[in-house]
Amino acid sequence: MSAFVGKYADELIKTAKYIATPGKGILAADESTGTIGKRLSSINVENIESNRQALRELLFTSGKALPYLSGVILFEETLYQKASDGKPFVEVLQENNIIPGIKVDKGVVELAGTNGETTTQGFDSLGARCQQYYKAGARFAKWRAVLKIGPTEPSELSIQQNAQGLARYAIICQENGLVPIVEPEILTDGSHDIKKCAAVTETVLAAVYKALNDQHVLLEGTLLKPNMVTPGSDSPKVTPEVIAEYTVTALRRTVPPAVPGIVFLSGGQSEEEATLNLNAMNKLEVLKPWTLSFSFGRALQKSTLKTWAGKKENVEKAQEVFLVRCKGNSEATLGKYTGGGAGGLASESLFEKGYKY
Ligand SMILES: O=P(O)(O)OC[C@H]1O[C@](O)(COP(=O)(O)O)[C@@H](O)[C@@H]1O
Repeated sequence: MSAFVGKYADELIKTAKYIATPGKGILAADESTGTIGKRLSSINVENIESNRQALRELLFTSGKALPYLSGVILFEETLYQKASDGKPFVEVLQENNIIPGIKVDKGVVELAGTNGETTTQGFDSLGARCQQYYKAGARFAKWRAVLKIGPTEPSELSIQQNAQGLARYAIICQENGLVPIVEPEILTDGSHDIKKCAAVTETVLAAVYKALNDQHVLLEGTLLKPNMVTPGSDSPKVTPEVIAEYTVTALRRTVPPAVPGIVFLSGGQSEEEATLNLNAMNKLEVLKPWTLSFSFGRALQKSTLKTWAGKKENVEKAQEVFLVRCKGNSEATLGKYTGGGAGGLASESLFEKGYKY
């Protein structure tokens, strides 16, 4: 048997296909409590539940921005939260044809004997948690594996452990009705050139798809969330066209056409950079058997967060800023983004060296 065909197979395929609809993408609003704390402290807002709820409400009730989204990834706390009118966030999203998703990993721990490489935790009662999340309305999940580029990194151990982990997570999700987003993030830290990033990305993705096949994962019911192929953060920048060329080449060499969509992470790029890079990829005239879209966290929220600054009176203005990013990224999925909607805020780099999520 190659792919596992459980009772959810048709639904998984339909869900993944819908999320990958051209013109739409994913808002990654699944920051764990620690990560959202860092985002909130950047605007001097305390990391308490009411403030986390207020930020998420601002995003999920951004009326005009919502048609550009097909999915939103939530943290467990948010999955069970309500808008201030009492309506569960899950319903708010569903009413706008947005599929709720859920982060199911529990962060990373160091792999002993490596130079700071990591593996992702979260297998304890994962199947049972997926069942509960499905009941609560989630239809897809996310698990983030993190790899880094160094003189001897990523090590074979890290590549194998993370590929196996992603594959095991993916099949558990599928057995319980959730479309797994497979996220092997290769960090941009380092002084390597774009060719090195391309080579590592290809090696990692090849290992991930071998592991997914070994675990009988139904690729049609999955999505990939990769890094874009870029030079290291300490190397000179290159144009979006060059990034597009290298990224699409790496993906064409490793990601089977059965995968309906590839939704990039933004990984510390500025909002404008991330949108321009996505746009350049969609403009490339080569065969792309999957849709190329976004699953941005920071690159969708940064200028919105700054504009909001934790104040009720800024909510409307912040939602307008969010609309600009969502619309721009939607256009980028069609290769039709002309740029410029960014203003000053959206061009600020979001990269932090050695950033710990
Ligand atoms: O450390 P955490 O809380 O898991 O968060 C990692 C974040 O990285 C992402 O996977 C990608 O986000 P970016 O687009 O900001 O790189 C988000 O989905 C998630 O919120």
